[in-house]
Amino acid sequence: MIRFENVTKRYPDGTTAVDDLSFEVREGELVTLVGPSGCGKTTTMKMVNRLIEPTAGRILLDGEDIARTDPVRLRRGIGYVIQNVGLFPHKTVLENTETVPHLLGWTRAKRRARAAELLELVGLDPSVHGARYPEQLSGGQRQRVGVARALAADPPVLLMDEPFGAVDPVVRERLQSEFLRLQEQVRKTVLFVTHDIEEAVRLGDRMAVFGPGRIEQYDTPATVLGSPATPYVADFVGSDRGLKRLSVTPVEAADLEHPPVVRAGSPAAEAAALLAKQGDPYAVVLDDDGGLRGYVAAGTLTSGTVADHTRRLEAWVPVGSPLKRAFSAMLQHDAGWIAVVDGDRFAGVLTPATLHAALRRSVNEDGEDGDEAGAGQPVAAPAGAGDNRRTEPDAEAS
Ligand SMILES: Nc1ncnc2c1ncn2[C@@H]1O[C@H](COP(=O)(O)OP(=O)(O)OP(=O)(O)O)[C@@H](O)[C@H]1O
Repeated sequence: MIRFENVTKRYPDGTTAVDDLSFEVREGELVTLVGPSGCGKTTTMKMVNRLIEPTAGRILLDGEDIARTDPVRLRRGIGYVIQNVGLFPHKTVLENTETVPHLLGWTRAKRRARAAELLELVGLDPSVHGARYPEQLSGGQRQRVGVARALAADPPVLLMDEPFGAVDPVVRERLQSEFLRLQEQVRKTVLFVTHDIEEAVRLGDRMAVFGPGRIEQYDTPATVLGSPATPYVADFVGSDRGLKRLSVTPVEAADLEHPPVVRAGSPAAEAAALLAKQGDPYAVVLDDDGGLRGYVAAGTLTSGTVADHTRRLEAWVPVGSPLKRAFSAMLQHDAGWIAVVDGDRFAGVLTPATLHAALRRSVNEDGEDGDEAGAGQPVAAPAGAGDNRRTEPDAEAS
């Protein structure tokens, strides 16, 4: 979709900002350009919408050399979001969002409808925020308007230059989550510049790690974190990349443990006998239709049915969620294990020990020694890590 072929940019003062760069971004892919300040990320991005012209090489968009495309026409097919957004201060939120449809000559009714639709898509209520001016919005809301405006004419390509750089970390994380959700719906081809490695890992389908004027590594976040191609990349991604990997390694069925499972309607005594026989401290309780109901602890199953003693689960995660989500749910609920579901079905449980094993597996799959990748260090409290099925899932259980 976007293809850089031996692109070099030398500024008139002799600075080589980008040196013989070649890489390709596939359609519908979100690629993050990450690296320290001054290494050429913004220059690379601005050459795509011809705000900067390369000194040598060419850039193809859908197979066409952009040097042969009229810049104005080119830019109409490319949404552009920058830090601090650059909203027009004298225009309302709706008017700002309509900017490109307006340039394209859409009727007022059509542009209004589109702007309102987009504001909703980015989580703003057009009837509340639409008539406001940018200064009457929070920083996070302004960034959302920036994204809505960039998407207004439904361009196939989005360029985003540190779009969430100016907001505090909490808002930033929320904007990232919202943007990921949005991208699932709109599937744009996105080039996203950031100097924040966490952001690059979280958002990117692939990430291009920049050194001065060139790409040091271009691969999926999991591979970059697990197998940094050069000492420069290893240094840049940092020594805690084993932990960062948690965000990009999914929970898989093979990672799960399988504690005893009992039905809610079964006699409590039957479940107690099962737990005693197997020496397990708890069992997962399912409805008659297989849905996850909760858990029962051994020793509490005195009379009646399993349902009478079932405790609610505070949290569970779907198969395929990042390990980080499972880990933070464990920490949040002070739990020794977390249930994993596959659709409506209970799939098994993840414990700190299996989580660690999953992390190690993902590092090894990249053909790298687990210890060097940082995954050999404990990722969860080692206490009880080898014996987690003996740990209660939350404080309430003890
Ligand atoms: N107009 C210009 N004239 C001369 N040199 C420039 C110009 N614009 C950028 N540069 C230089 O080109 C190099 C790359 O700059 P660029 O803005 O692309 O880096 P970046 O990786 O996006 O940095 P940052 O993260 O700080 O935005 C830097 O050394 C910068 O000083």
